[in-house]
Order: sequence, then structure tokens, then C-alpha cells
Amino acid sequence: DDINSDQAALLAFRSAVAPRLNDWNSSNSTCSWKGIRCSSNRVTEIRLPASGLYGQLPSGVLGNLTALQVLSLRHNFLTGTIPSDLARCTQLTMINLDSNSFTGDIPSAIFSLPLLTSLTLSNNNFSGPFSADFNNLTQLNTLYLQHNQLSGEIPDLKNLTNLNKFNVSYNNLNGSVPASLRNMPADSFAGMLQLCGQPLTPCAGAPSPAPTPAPGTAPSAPTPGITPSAPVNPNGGGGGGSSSKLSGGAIAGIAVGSVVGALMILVLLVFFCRKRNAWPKDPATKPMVGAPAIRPGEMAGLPKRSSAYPVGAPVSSAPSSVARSSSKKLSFVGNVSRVYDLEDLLRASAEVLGKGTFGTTYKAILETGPVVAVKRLKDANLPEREFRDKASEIGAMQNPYLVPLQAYYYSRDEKLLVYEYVPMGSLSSLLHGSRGSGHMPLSFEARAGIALSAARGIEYIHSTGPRASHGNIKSSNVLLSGLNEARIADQGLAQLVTTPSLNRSARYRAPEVTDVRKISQKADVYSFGVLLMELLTGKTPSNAVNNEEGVDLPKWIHSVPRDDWQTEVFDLELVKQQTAEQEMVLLLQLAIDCTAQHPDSRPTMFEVASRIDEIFLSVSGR
Ligand SMILES: Nc1ncnc2c1ncn2[C@@H]1O[C@H](COP(=O)(O)OP(=O)(O)OP(=O)(O)O)[C@@H](O)[C@H]1O
Repeated sequence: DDINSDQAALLAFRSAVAPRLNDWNSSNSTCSWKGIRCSSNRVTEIRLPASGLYGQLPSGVLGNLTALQVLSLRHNFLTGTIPSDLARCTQLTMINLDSNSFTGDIPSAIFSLPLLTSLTLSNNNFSGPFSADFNNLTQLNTLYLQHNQLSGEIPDLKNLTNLNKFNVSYNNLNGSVPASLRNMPADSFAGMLQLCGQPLTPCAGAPSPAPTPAPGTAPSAPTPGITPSAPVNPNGGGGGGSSSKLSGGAIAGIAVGSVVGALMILVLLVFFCRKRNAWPKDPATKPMVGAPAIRPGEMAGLPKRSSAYPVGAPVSSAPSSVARSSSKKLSFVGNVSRVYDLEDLLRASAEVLGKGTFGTTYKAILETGPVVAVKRLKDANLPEREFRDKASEIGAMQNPYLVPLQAYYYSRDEKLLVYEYVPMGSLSSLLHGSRGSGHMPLSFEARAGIALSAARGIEYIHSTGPRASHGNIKSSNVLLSGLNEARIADQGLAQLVTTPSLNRSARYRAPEVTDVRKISQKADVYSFGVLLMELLTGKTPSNAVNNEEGVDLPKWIHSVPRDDWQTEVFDLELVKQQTAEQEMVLLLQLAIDCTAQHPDSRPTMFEVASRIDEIFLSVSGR
């Protein structure tokens, strides 16, 4: 084994899955190829994140790279299984195959890699059991398997004493959480109704049983004896036996705070309350009369994540409307299976995330495990048929860089959209939240990675049709899904909500867009350019027309000579880091191109994503 056999293996890899890697050819030294690192004249690292790799990994190829320590192929389009010869790469310490489309069992080859410390196989289609052979990987500190189709019980991972980052959420696992994993956060096990035990709800038969309804079962009335961690009835009832107290017109929100140390305030409240008798206690004996009023309770006093929104005051009066929908069921979209129902949402404890142009968004923690973001739309006055068609179209948009719509609720007076909850907050709060002590400076690599994933999300939207566009690109619609990764939220919403709001995205809006209903792909490119400027300057864009405070970013940046960018334009945090100066300039130049006055002079989103891809690779490959 030497650098020549490494080179031969890489060329075979290239011809199988990476034809676009033009600089991978024998006229350059192998160790200088994009994404490759060497040590002692052997290939030790392959890092090709988001590089457009597609197809199946060839067998008998990677196994020849016997000095390989790092294999990162995340965010590509790889399919099929992982070849078993990977077992020969015994020096591997890190494998990241996140966000591809691999299928089949988790390959047993992985269990013979004794030095592995970090294994990320999330967001693929791996199936089969969760093997107890993971216990072979005694050095493992990171194990991410979320969003696959693993089934059966989780084995006790008692040999993995260094494991501190762990996530298996959204698989098909069942049974009880094994002892070795009980101190992991509940989010690590989210989205699996059949799983129980600490940190989730106790298993049936345990001292304090919690019901775990099977997916798709008919909604039942709130259960008596809801535990204190369940949402609290604003009239003082804990759930059971209190339905008569829920009636009587206005329903107020109550916040129940519990202070843990001086740090944590937990306020629980009814997310949706309902009219007396609207939900029969026993559906079998008392048929439903009319339809439920949907009444989101709003959280009071909860410390907010972002300072951009006022704390929601307690709702003293619920909307007077009573939904008269023909169906009071949630409609699930895309390939989301019915893991919760309207009843679960009604019982969830909720927190206001913010009020936007289209309505209010809540974080809802369902008793059954899932955490979702619920957007309660205002001004959504599309006819039912059109609304449902549009919502299904949005649901069909599946891409790792989009926040997926899971379900919606339609009635005459209430329209709800239920999205996957993205826990790390928005780019807007990351950039403009507190910069006081404890604030971690955001590296250029992280900013470029966020820009790349946002660009890919928009590129995907544009690829779904020549007139398909997002229409509301801005930093609060870029949600962070990892350190260097993000997802675009609110896709399709601009078309779902018909009433134009004059101020919508004014700060990001392209000059030619005079009617917000006439959105276009090139207008998205403009908004994205403003977002890039925000990322690089750390400044909030403002709108001069509205006399807002702040800077009209495109106008200002277009006017500063390139020589002064380092001193005047870039975020001080970036300048201080003294790295990637060239790449910063390239990204700002791209932002300038995106914000060209004339739409035809702006690049396409495909070009934008490719240019950021280059920039990100050159900084992350270091
Ligand atoms: N799926 C989600 N997961 C986590 N946070 C979310 C999710 N969707 C929205 N948010 C956050 O909730 C807050 C409110 O979002 P919302 O979309 O209602 O308003 P906005 O993005 O500020 O404005 P607009 O309505 O114009 O998009 C924002 O801070 C947003 O980042």
C-alpha cells in the first residue's frame, strides 16, 4: 500500500460517484486534490461535503485506502449500501455520511473499526435492527443515527463509556430506553411513539404509566391525571375532570413557572383549549357536535430565545371563531406518517417562537414525544381546494436543506401548518442575538457552510419549476440544523397566503418587485445576496424607503471600494480571526453580483450554490 495505490483507489472512486471533481487527475499530486489530505505520503482524509456526489460507492475501492482516518461525504446524493471492504480502513476515526440516501443495514464493516470516535449516518434510509455490535466501538463519543428507518429495540450500549453526543430520533425503534442511554436528552429519542422510559414517558407497567397511543388511533379525550409536566389548564384544572371548567367563552393562558436553581423557568400552558363538549369524552357514546374551536394559548413570561419579539401576553380571549370544518383531522403531507394527531397538538404545551408576516409560530412539545413548529396563519383566505393542493405541493418538496412541512389543518377560520421543529434557532438570532460575554464568534467556515446550505435549499426550490420561487428569503427563515448547516423555512408560504403585506421582506426585496405577489427566482437571488451581506457584515439590513434604522446593505456595500472591505465592511469578528480573507472577498463579490439592479445580470441560484461550494470547500478542507 502506497500513494500510488491510494491514487488508483481515488480515481476509481471518482469515476464511480464524483465525475465533477475535475482536479482529481494524475497530472496533479494526489495530496493536492480537492478534499484530500495526506500524511506521510498516504491519503488520510477524504472530505467532500455537498460536492454533488451521486450513485453507489464502488466495492473494493475505499478498502484500499488503508491509512484513511477521516471519511466525510455528507450532503451528497449517494445511494445503495456501504461496501464491506471499508472494514480494511482500520485507521478510521471519523465517518460522516449524513444526508445521503444510503439503504440497507448499518454495515457490519463499521463495527470492525476500533479507532472510530465519531460516526454520523443520520438522514439516510438505513434500515434493519440497531445492532448490539456498536459495543465494539469503544472509542465512540459521537453517534448520530437520526432520521433513518432502524427498527427493533435499542441495545444497551454499555461499552461506549465516552459517548456524549447521541441521537436516534425519527427511526422506528421501540421498547424501553436502555440504562446506558437514560441520561441523554429526550430530543435524542424524539419522534418514536413506541419508545418509552427515561428520558421519555415511563413504560406501561412502570410506577407512573403514560399512555402511548398507536399511530393513527382515534383521538381520545384528555386523560385524567395528566402529570405536572403536561400543559396546564388555564382555569386551574390539570386536565382530567376539568372539561366543564374549560367552557364559558374566554379562555385565558396560565403560565406555570417552576424555577430550577436560578437558571430555568419552565412555563407550561394550554396550547389549544376547546369548547365545552366540543370533544366528546367518549367518542363512542357521544358523537361530536360541530367542530372544535382551535385556540392556541400563548406562553406568558417565558424567556425568549430571540429578542426580536415581545413576550407573548397571556391570551385573555381566544379567537371568537369556531371552526366548522368538515374534517377536524390533521392532513399529513409528503411521506410523513401519522405519528400524532390534532388531539395531540391540542394537548401539547406550547411556546410562542415569534410573530411573522404570515401569523404566529409556536413550538409545541407533544406529550407523545415529537416536537413541532406550528404556524397559525392569518390572512390565509385561499379556497379550501386550492389551499389543500398548495399545502400538498409544499409537502412534496423534500430536500435536506428545507424545513419539511409535516401536516396542516384547514377549516374556514383556522389554518395551521405543522413543521419539523429545528432546535438551533434562526440565523437572524445567531447573528443579531446577544453578543455579550459567552457569545461564540461565528467563524467564516460556519458562515460559508450556512450560506451553502441555504443556497442549496433555494436552488432546490427553483429546480421544481421555471416559475417556482420562495418569495421571502431572509435570515429568520434560515434555521440552523448544525454547526455549519442550515435549512430554509417557509417555502411555498408566499403563495399560500394571498393578502400581500406591503412590508414583507422589504429589507431583502429586489428593486423590481413592486407587488409582492409577483415574486421570481431572480428576486430570490437578490434577497439571498442581501442575506450574504448580512452574514459577512453582521449588520441587520434595513429599508431606507421605510426610514428604518440600520444600513441599506446593498447600497452601502456597492459604494465601498474593494480595498476598504477589510477595514470597513466585514464583521469585526471575522476580521479578528484573520483567516480566509480571500474567500471572504469572493463571497462578498458574489453577494454584490446577486444584488445587481437588473434581474438578468444576477446569477442563477445554481451558479450561486456552485460558487459558494468552491468557497466552502477551500475553507473547510484546510
Ligand atoms: N420549524 C421551525 N423550527 C424552529 N423555529 C422556527 C421554525 N419556523 C419558524 N421558526 C422561528 O419562529 C420565529 C417566527 O417565525 P415566523 O416564520 O412566524 O416569522 P418570521 O420568520 O420572523 O417572519 P415571516 O412570517 O415573514 O417568515 C422565527 O424566529 C423563526 O426563526
